[in-house]
Amino acid sequence: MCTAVSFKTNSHYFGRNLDLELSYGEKAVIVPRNFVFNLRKLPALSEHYAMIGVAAVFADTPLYYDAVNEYGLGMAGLNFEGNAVFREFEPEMDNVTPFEFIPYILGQCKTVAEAREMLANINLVNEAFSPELPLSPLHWIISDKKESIVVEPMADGLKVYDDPVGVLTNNPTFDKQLFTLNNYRTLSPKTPENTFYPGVELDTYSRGMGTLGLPGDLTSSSRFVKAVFTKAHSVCQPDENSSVGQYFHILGSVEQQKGCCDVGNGKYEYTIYSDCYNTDKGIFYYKTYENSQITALDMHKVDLDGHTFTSYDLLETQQINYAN
Ligand SMILES: C[C@H](CCC(=O)NCCS(=O)(=O)O)[C@H]1CC[C@H]2[C@@H]3[C@H](O)C[C@@H]4C[C@H](O)CC[C@]4(C)[C@H]3C[C@H](O)[C@]12C
Repeated sequence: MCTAVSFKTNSHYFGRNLDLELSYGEKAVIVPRNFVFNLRKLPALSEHYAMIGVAAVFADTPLYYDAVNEYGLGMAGLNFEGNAVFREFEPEMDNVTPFEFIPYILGQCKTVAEAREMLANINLVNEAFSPELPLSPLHWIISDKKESIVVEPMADGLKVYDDPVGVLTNNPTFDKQLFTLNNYRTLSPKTPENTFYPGVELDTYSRGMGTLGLPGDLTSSSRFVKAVFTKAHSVCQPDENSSVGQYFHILGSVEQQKGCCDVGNGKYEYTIYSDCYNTDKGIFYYKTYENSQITALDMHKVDLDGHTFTSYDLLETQQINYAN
């Protein structure tokens, strides 16, 4: 399970929890403008926008999970098992493999509006990176400071939804996720009036009674509702430290602790990393399951006109500040 969130204070923030039971050795990777992305079905992308994000690197190729480009466009891939369909090659269309999709969009689009135009001619083609790395059943959220969309590869083509809440998790399809929110329209951060039985004394024995019924389980539809509610009512100072801190608290509302989601063979799905991009500044912040300290990387500190990418291991050792 995974959760991605777009969030605004003085800056725009974008990121996700990556929930899984295994790691592909993912790293933080900065790709400069002149790194050549060789595409399987289209001419190579040899000049493009620079990007920073989390990727597994195989055969000298960054395979991005989530990233942001130098113009503040963000994109993340989340599991969409049982729904995602990648199609046969279509000669009339721009055939992009799923593992090329993030750099293809972020390399060429500055905004969601531009991405939407490009999507109109994209066919996500059913070609895997390698036999060892088969096709991943994903759907994607694409966000800028103005809006978010969700892209779902279905049997009858790519569906593009407006995402008015700026959140994505996993199944079911995005239209159903949005519909589920109807069931929670009475929830509130405020203590509710007794409309259940006016005149009968019903005690407000606890704070937070307006949130009674807000799901707390780990299913993707419950995480969707919880993350949307938490984001919608989030209050924080607009400066960078408060915003980044608050962003991680929003993701924290749906994080997965090891042990709670048994996927068999002694393995548990858990939040491997949480990240938060300041998309205006090109700064990538992250925490890992093992290391609660926030680490930051600024894409503008490397030569963005270079030809080779720079990768950084995610820091996974706990950093404890002993105060005495
Ligand atoms: C599984 C990851 C998404 C996490 C997620 O949504 N979990 C929810 C699981 S569930 O619904 O609750 O079952 C996705 C996100 C990005 C994916 C990776 C990226 O697409 C990059 C390559 C692509 C290759 O085709 C496969 C390996 C891979 C390295 C992918 C492995 C895996 O599918 C990743 C890591």
